[in-house]
Amino acid sequence: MAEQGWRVVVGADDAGVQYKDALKADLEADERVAEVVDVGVNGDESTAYPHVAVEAARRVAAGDADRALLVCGTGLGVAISANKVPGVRAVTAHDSFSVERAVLSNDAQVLCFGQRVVGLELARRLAREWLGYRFDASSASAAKVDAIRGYEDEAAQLATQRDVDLARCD
Ligand SMILES: O=C(CO)[C@H](O)COP(=O)(O)O
Repeated sequence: MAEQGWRVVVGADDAGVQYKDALKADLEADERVAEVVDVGVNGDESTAYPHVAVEAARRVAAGDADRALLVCGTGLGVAISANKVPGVRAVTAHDSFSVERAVLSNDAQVLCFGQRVVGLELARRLAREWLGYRFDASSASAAKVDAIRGYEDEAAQLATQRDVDLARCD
């Protein structure tokens, strides 16, 4: 968390917009939150969930936000999409223990909810709890998160090598 409080991005598709708006209002009223940025959708807009999720995740990866809270119908599509952004760890969690471990075990910066899966009051409670957790880089979980980063680096290196090999073939 930044000294001044969490900087949080919120986003949703049309199946999650009501929850996103309610959670955004909660975040804006929370003294632990310094900034809330809404990447949509708003009103009757209908942008497919991958675009919203990747936009939010890129802001986290770039360091423009600490965390993102994303909502779609199930919470699954936004998580899958956000996880395509290097450096981002996104999870779908609809229970208190998973929300806690998403931060303390996995150092996940992105939490995803399904508006068609979880009740609004539970989602609001889970989002409040989420703000109370901070990953401990000196914990035993840190080496495991580093292992995730290692596989991500390996995949990036393989992709670079493949591009080099393809360029040689041209
Ligand atoms: O839940 C969703 C994706 O995981 C999304 O809100 C709806 O997707 P659809 O079932 O493909 O319309």
